Amino acid sequence: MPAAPPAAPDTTTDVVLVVDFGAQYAQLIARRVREARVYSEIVPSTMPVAEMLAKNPRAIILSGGPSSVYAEGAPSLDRALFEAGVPVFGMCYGFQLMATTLGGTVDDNGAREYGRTALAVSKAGSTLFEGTPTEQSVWMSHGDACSAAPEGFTVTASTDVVPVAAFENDEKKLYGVQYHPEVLHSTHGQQVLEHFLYRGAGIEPNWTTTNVVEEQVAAIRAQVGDKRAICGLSGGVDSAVAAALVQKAIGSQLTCVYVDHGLMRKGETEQVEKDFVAATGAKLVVVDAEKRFLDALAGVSDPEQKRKIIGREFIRVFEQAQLEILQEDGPEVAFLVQGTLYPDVVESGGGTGTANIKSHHNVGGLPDDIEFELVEPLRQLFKDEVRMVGQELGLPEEIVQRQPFPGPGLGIRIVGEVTKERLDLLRDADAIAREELTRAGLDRDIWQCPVVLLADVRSVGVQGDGRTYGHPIVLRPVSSEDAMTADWSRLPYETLAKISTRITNEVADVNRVVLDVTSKPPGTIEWE
Ligand SMILES: Nc1ncnc2c1ncn2[C@@H]1O[C@H](COP(=O)(O)OP(=O)(O)OP(=O)(O)O)[C@@H](O)[C@H]1O
Ligand SMILES: O=c1[nH]c(=O)c2[nH+]cn([C@@H]3O[C@H](COP(=O)(O)O)[C@@H](O)[C@H]3O)c2[nH]1
Ligand SMILES: NC(=O)CC[C@H](N)C(=O)O
Ligand SMILES: [Mg+2]
Repeated sequence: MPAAPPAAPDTTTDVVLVVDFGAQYAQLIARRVREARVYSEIVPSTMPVAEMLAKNPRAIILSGGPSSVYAEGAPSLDRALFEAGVPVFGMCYGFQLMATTLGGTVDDNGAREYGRTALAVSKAGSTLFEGTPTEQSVWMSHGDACSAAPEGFTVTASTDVVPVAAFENDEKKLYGVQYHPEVLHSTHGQQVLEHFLYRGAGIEPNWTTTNVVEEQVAAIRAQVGDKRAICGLSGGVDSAVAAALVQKAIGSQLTCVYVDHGLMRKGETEQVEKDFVAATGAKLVVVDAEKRFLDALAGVSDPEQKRKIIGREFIRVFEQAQLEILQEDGPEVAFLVQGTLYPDVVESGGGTGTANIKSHHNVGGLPDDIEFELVEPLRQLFKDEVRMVGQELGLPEEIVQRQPFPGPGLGIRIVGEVTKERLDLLRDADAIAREELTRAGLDRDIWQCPVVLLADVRSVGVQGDGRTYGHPIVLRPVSSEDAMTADWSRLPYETLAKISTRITNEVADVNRVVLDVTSKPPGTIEWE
């Protein structure tokens, strides 16, 4: 039977729910709440209110969204949510929905605002705005506006075009703002959010990564019991942290499995064996699966097809490893631990109404017939939060600060068919780029630097007075906070020049090196 999609075990008491109405920023809201040291999780707006309340949330935040509250079929909420005594904070669409549900007025009255807007606070000492300036810069993105607050609410801020830009009802503990306090451009946004959490909802800010460790260890013990688990270990941060958490929870019931699928970079396998085992003492099985992956990928150029094949083959290799482990005495191996993070889930279309951008091998790329039950203790977190958990667990800096490398590896960095020959060529070019970036001391400045081979593109060059007709290599250095958005890194020209010269000199068949200067969006970090 296929395993049900895993829900993160709910062991927290002080959870704040972020109800997602298809917002651009739902994950950012959840993250800002955690930055305020309060645990938060995102739930879809289609979840019945009774189910939301059954999670015993200490507070609920309603996100923005693309719909108009008065449009037919627009997402709505049962009024019971506002009558349950749970503090609620609405932002943009969530604010408009609170207004209309409770008897206020929202319409398309031409009061559009997009981007930076001056907010005038009319009630300086209010729950939300205490200690913030009466004139502050906020980020708006709306076409509809609230012209009358519901009864019992005090209007606490306005703008030049919107008379009701914030309202508060301390008695019912209901609050709302038309703008987006969660984005950095709203200068006092974090303070306003914290005021809601601490003053409005009375929550103590005591959630830390120590809580994550304790809660996840308890949840993993409860989930796995006395059975055994394997963990896909890649040498990356996420799986190292996931493995360390599970190791802490169930000790020798865990075996780590590193899959050498032939799509890794130079020296990677040796490094995993050395670093990870040395740091944690975990049991590690290394599987050489190069032939299996390359055979399965032969003739395939379509990125999504590659991702699905790679996701499937990973699981087949884990199943084989399971059979081997079963030859030793002991209980069933029923669980597969993966270092899946929140962005992997969102990009695979696993958020609420979010589009499938690309199927991450460990989420959207999983085959339907997977029999393992998944253990994914990091599924709600962002990378920098995972790094903090890793530090908390005492993992060494070399692991915690490593740049990300995607599970499908160089397979999604060859635009065109993946062959052994092309992989070897790309491995050489990648090793040169990494060596020069490290030498220039740039590793901590960039998030990661994919090196991409345009295998189906050729261009004319001249080398040693002769004509060449070779392939271009693309350098894609980016800076990012959480991989959801990214900018291209402004690397020093000398470093770029050195990388370019060395790649064209040392890697046969490459006669051109180009730099990708696209942010995300519109590009993604990887090319496929
Ligand atoms: N070569 C591999 N062998 C075994 N498992 C792997 C391999 N590559 C990826 N995985 C599994 O897939 C998960 C997702 O991969 P991903 O690259 O996002 O995470 P990571 O490698 O752990 O960290 P990072 O994002 O820093 O590279 C990993 O956490 C791991 O469980
Ligand atoms: O384990 C992974 N499996 C995948 O299928 C995958 N696809 C992209 N990535 C990594 O995710 C981050 C965002 O990448 P994109 O901007 O290309 O979507 C970047 O850090 C990418 O390297 C993956 N990691
Ligand atoms: N960002 C939002 O939540 C926008 C809400 C609504 N769609 C509007 O345009 O007013
Ligand atoms: Mg990785």
